[in-house]
Amino acid sequence: MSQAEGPAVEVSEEVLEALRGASRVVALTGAGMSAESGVPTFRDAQSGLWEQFDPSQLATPEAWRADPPFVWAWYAWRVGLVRSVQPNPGHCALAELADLREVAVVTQNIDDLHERAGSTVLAHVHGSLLDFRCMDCGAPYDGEIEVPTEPVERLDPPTCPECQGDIRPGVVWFGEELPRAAFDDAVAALEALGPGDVCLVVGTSGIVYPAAGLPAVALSAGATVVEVNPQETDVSDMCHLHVRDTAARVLPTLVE
Ligand SMILES: CC(C)NC(=O)[C@H](Cc1c[nH]c2ccccc12)NC(=O)[C@H](CCCC/N=C(/NCCC(=O)O)S[C@H]1O[C@H](COP(=O)(O)OP(=O)(O)OC[C@H]2O[C@@H](n3cnc4c(N)ncnc43)[C@H](O)[C@@H]2O)[C@@H](O)[C@H]1O)NC(=O)OCc1ccccc1
Repeated sequence: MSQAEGPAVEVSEEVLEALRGASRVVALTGAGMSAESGVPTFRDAQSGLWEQFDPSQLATPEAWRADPPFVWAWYAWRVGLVRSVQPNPGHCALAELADLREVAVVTQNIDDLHERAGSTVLAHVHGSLLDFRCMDCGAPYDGEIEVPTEPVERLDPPTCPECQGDIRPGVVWFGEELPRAAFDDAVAALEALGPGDVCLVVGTSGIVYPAAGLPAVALSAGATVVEVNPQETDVSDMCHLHVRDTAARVLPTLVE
């Protein structure tokens, strides 16, 4: 695995030892995991999406009902952005780690970069940007979608061939319930961890619930919880060990 750009990556012997001894690893990933691929996070100063866009106007069922073309345009732009980027060395490292240990990836991310890096994702707890369904009858939609290269104000969502309803992105909006099966699978994988196993908490601010409660499940299961994040977060105190550096720089050093 290529050496990361910039200053040497400092990963403590404790963290390396914890990974070496682990038979099972659950990786909980957030927007920071895809940041070095060029997918903006939500809350990072300046570059975060919620710095530029108002989540209540874009990521809620109410926003959709009020103005579907306005919301669809934003998600179609994000589809274009995700299609234009590549997995980073962090995504690739997690895929490689799965050849050495039992690794389950649980992600809040709606992109497909883990899968494109070769990982089998156990749960997309906030849905997927590349899954579409009818807002009215719920029928899955796999037709072509128009993808703007630049953010556009409005774009008509496709029409459902079954009921002529509007097609919506398969993501979980604020105020919407998480996909039950995915969330249950995530909790079950964390509860199955034990002493000697590891939960990696990578690139999440730990602000959005119920996903932000997942590290606590690993903690009470007795696993070693390791945070990989350049910043302190709302879940840092649920983690035993912290690596204050980026996903693409740190995760490759854990593959041994
Ligand atoms: C804002 C927050 C307070 N609000 C919530 O949590 C709400 C309300 C709520 C529920 N329970 C609560 C309890 C307390 C308080 C509030 C609530 N939760 C909900 O609404 C959830 C739904 C939440 C899901 C919303 N959808 C998203 N995304 C999809 C859409 C879209 O993407 O457009 S959430 C969105 O933000 C989430 C969190 O963001 P992060 O991934 O953590 O990213 P962030 O930018 O915040 O942080 C990035 C981090 O990475 C670090 N970083 C940066 N670069 C790097 C790098 N290179 N390497 C490593 N790390 C890096 C940074 O330092 C930073 O720490 C992501 O998951 C992302 O998916 N639904 C629900 O509760 O439904 C109920 C219900 C129950 C039954 C029946 C009906 C209803």
